Formats: sequence, structure tokens, C-alpha cells
Amino acid sequence: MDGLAAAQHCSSNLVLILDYGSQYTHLITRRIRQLSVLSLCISGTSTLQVIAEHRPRVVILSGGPHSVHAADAPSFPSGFLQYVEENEVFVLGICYGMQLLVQKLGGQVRVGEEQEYGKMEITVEKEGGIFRSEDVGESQVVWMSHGDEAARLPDGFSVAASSRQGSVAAVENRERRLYGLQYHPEVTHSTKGMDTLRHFLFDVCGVAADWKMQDVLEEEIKIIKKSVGPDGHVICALSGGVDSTVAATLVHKAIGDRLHCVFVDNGLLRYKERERVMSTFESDLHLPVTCIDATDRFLSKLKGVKDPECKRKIIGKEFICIFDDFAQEMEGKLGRRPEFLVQGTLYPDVIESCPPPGSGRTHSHTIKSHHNVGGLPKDMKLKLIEPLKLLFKDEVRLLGRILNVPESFLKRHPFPGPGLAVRVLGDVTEGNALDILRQVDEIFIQSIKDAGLYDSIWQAFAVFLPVQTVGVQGDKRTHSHAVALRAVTSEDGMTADWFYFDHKFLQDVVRKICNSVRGVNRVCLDITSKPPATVEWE
Ligand SMILES: Nc1ncnc2c1ncn2[C@@H]1O[C@H](COP(=O)(O)OP(=O)(O)OP(=O)(O)O)[C@@H](O)[C@H]1O
Ligand SMILES: O=c1[nH]c(=O)c2[nH+]cn([C@@H]3O[C@H](COP(=O)(O)O)[C@@H](O)[C@H]3O)c2[nH]1
Ligand SMILES: NC(=O)CC[C@H](N)C(=O)O
Ligand SMILES: [Mg+2]
Repeated sequence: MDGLAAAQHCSSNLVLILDYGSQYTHLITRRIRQLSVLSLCISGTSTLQVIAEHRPRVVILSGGPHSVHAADAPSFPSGFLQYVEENEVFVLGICYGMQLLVQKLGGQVRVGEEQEYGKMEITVEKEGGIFRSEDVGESQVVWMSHGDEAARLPDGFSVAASSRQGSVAAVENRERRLYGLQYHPEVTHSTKGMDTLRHFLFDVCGVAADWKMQDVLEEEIKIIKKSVGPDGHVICALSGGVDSTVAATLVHKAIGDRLHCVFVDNGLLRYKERERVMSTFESDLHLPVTCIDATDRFLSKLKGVKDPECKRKIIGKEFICIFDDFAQEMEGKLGRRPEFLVQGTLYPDVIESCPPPGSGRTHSHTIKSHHNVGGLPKDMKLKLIEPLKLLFKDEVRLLGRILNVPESFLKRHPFPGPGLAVRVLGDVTEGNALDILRQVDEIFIQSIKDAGLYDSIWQAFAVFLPVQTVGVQGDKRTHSHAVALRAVTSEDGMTADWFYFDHKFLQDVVRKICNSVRGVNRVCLDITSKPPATVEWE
């Protein structure tokens, strides 16, 4: 709970979100943080004790795929309504969350005669509560996604807005500080959504905008100093990526030279990555880094392995073995073993690792084991320091700016720890797959940079396909490999869409690849969003 303690120290205005499995729950968290208010998200079925530990000023009940009538419909714990009453906590139910409030307080929710999906128009029936006419006017366009509706309101509640079809769009009981919106104010299609959230938090609930990155930084530094103590030593696994670079810079600020950074060349890095990372660390960041060449260790363990999960687990385990070995080596040098390992774990990793039961969301590492979260051995000797555990990627970039981390690091596309192993489908050691992939990837990324598109794309890369296709090159028949190109836009990597390149750009890239990379005679473009695909192919 270190991160939570730090967060709370910075704010007594916490907005706690109880997650019932809506695909927009994270968006609510982000929108509220954009208003400089600390927001955290926990399972919708958390116990009252866990909820109370957070000491929230406001609780938001999220939307979700269930119907409140279903036998397994998730709900807040018994005693919750009494708790909020006694502690004068404000509650806002959104969609399923509103239906839950209505039903639990003795109103009635039924299957609507018509379902409302997508853009709808609603009319304010009652202003002065959740709606203020300066913000929203009389009617507004909102985004809805529901089949159930509130048929009868509990005592003390009134309708604050209705949809054009006549269904209840917003409810409130000002005296009891309970509010509900049937639509999703957090999505951009709800044109007045942000205005409504702002008015609700600041004017209705009296929350103060006191969540500032500078405070987060100072609080994290204090906590790290305290847990490491005056003589402790710390290892930082540094990849050259955004997260570990910001985490390392922050920990370095806290404990100085007792931080020992290590960069592992696992043989699965991109073209000239090791040289580039090592030289920029020295020249731009002035952080001493030890480079460990572990190519043989990784590649010999991966030989013949085709299954993506097996590959990921082997890589995750090998990383930790290397950090443990490094800790031992440092013990020889320092006369004291480093006790801690810094990781750049982010908030989405944490949330995805504990979805609410019955929400229908799968455990993230059953989709794929991310090497730094799900894949850690239970008997790990090093204790973790994860200073970014409560932040989203864009917030990490902001923190990096405060720490004067050069933009060249902050703007880098994410690159997964398992590296090219999840981009060479099948056995990574077969033939010269890794080498071919490095060349194709470099051409693709360089072309994106030359076209000025790098910063508009969340992540771009090439994939090596273990299939050979027939081609004709220089009048000769070839039977060579096919590769795929993938570029996506995203806010946090949890959902993604494919990036639209113009035809000329694609034509040029494909020509360059086929003309200069031996062993490739076909290039495909991946235009699948996430979901249904994931960003990486394995
Ligand atoms: N080659 C590597 N050497 C040392 N540590 C690594 C390496 N690759 C990954 N790691 C560790 O695994 C963690 C997770 O990797 P991840 O790719 O999510 O983060 P990142 O590399 O710091 O940032 P980004 O997501 O922008 O690539 C890193 O924060 C780092 O601690
Ligand atoms: O450090 C990491 N270790 C991993 O094991 C890992 N797997 C995926 N990714 C990155 O996470 C984001 C989402 O990827 P997926 O849609 O493929 O799950 C994308 O940015 C991926 O590159 C990883 N990062
Ligand atoms: N988006 C939601 O929260 C939907 C709530 C509920 N499943 C309905 O269809 O009405
Ligand atoms: Mg990375």
C-alpha cells in the first residue's frame, strides 16, 4: 500500500471508483485525474474495510456488462450505503452503477422497451444539482450503452434528465448526496461530459484540485528514502524505455549512487539498440549503467520453443536470474547485497491484474504473461520498488518532464521486455529470423521518423512470419519470408486502433524492404484493432 499512502498524502480529495467491468472504467479515472483530482480504481466487490481504508471523498460506481437482476450481478458490500451516509461521502453511479443505486435503495429497474446504444439527446429536467445550465444548457448530446432502465425511483430521488425516448437519463437525491447518470460522461461523444464531471466534483462535492505531479514526485522520494534506509543499495533494471528511465531517474534523485542500473542485452533487441541505449544513457542521462550481454543465455533457453507463453515465461525467469546474479556480484564489490529491484510497473498493469470478479474481464496475464508483473517468481529475493505503480503512461511522461528526462527518452515507443521474441512468430533461433526482422523493423521505423509520423503513433514495429511465399525478383523465382507491419494509436495500450498511412508512404516502405532485405519477398499490413487482436502478435 506504499503507493496509496503516497497518493493520499498528496490529496485528501480522493475519488474512488468501484469497477463493475465497464470498458470505460479507466477512462473515468483518467478524466478525473485530468481535472487534477486523484482518482483510484478498485474492484466493485471490494469489502467495506478496503473502501474505508481509501478514505474517499467521492465514490463512483462504474458501468458494467451485467443486469442488476442477474443472479451473479456484482454489487457494493452491505453497509456501504450506511458508510457513505455517516461519512458524508458523495456517490455517483454511472450506467450500471446508477441502476445498482436505484435497485438497492428500493426503486425498480426493468428491461427497457427500447435499448439505447450510441449517441442520444437528453433534456435537463432539474437543474441546480448535477446539472448547471451554464454548463449543459437545456439539452445535450450524450453517449449511451444500456438495455435496462430505471422504471421507478427510490424515495427521495428525482429525475434530473430524461432521454428523447422518455427514459430516465439522470437521477439525484441531493439530501443524501446520491447521484446517477444513465449515460457515460467520460467518453468524448458525450459533449458536455467533462463539464458535468467538473461541476459535480468541484461545485457539488466541494472537492479541491490538488493532485499535482510535483507532489507525487516529492512524496515518492520520501517513501523510497525511508524504505531503502541510509545505507541500502538498489538495483534498477533499465531497458532504455520510458518507464524504467523515469523510474531510475526518480530513484536516483532519492538515493544517488546507491542505485545500480543494469541493462540486459538478451539477444532480442532491435537494430543497434544496445549501442544506442548505452550511449544515450551516458551522454544524456549521466546515469552509470552496467550492460550485461546475456544473448547466449536467452537464446539457448529459447531454442526450439514455439509456444508464445512458454517463451514469455522463460524470458521473465531468465531476467530475474540475471538480476539475482548481479545482486550477488554487487555484494562482492560493496560488501553488502542490494536488497531492492526498481521496476517501471504502471497503473494499467496493476488494475488489469485484479479485475472485479464476475466482470467478464480476463486476468491480464492469462492473455499473455507480462514479464514484469505476472511472471515474477514467488521466491524472489529482491524486494520491489515500483514508484510509477499508480500512474498512466502519459502521467509518467509528465513526471519525466519534471525530472528533466530528455524528450528523446520520453517519446520513445514502448518496447516489450521479451523484445523480438514476441515478434518472431515461432522459434526465434531458426535461420536468420532475428536478423531479417531487425533490418525490416529499422527501415519501417526510420521511414516513419523521416515522414514526421513517429510522435503521432503509439507504437510501430515489424513482425517476422514463419511462412515462405513465392515471389519473382530479378526474373528469378524466390521462396522467401513474409513480414508484417503494425502501427497503432492508443492512450494506454489497453485498447488500440491501427494507424492510417497514406498509400505513397506504404508503397515506398514496401519497396525499400523488398529491395534491401534479403530473404523477404512479401509485406503485409496489420489493420486489426485491440480488441479483437492484441498489440503484439504473441
Ligand atoms: N533489456 C532490459 N534490460 C533490463 N531491464 C529490462 C529490459 N527490458 C525490460 N526491462 C525491465 O522490465 C520492465 C518492464 O518493461 P517495459 O517495456 O514495460 O517498460 P520500459 O521498457 O521501461 O518502458 P516502455 O514500456 O516504454 O518500453 C522495465 O521497466 C525494466 O525494468
Ligand atoms: O514490458 C513488457 N513486457 C511484456 O511482456 C509485454 N507484452 C506486451 N507488452 C506491451 O504492452 C502493450 C500492450 O500489448 P499487448 O496488446 O500485446 O498486450 C504494448 O505496448 C506491448 O508492446 C509488454 N511489455
Ligand atoms: N453500460 C452499462 O453499464 C450497461 C448496464 C446494463 N448492463 C444495461 O444494459 O443496462
Ligand atoms: Mg520496454
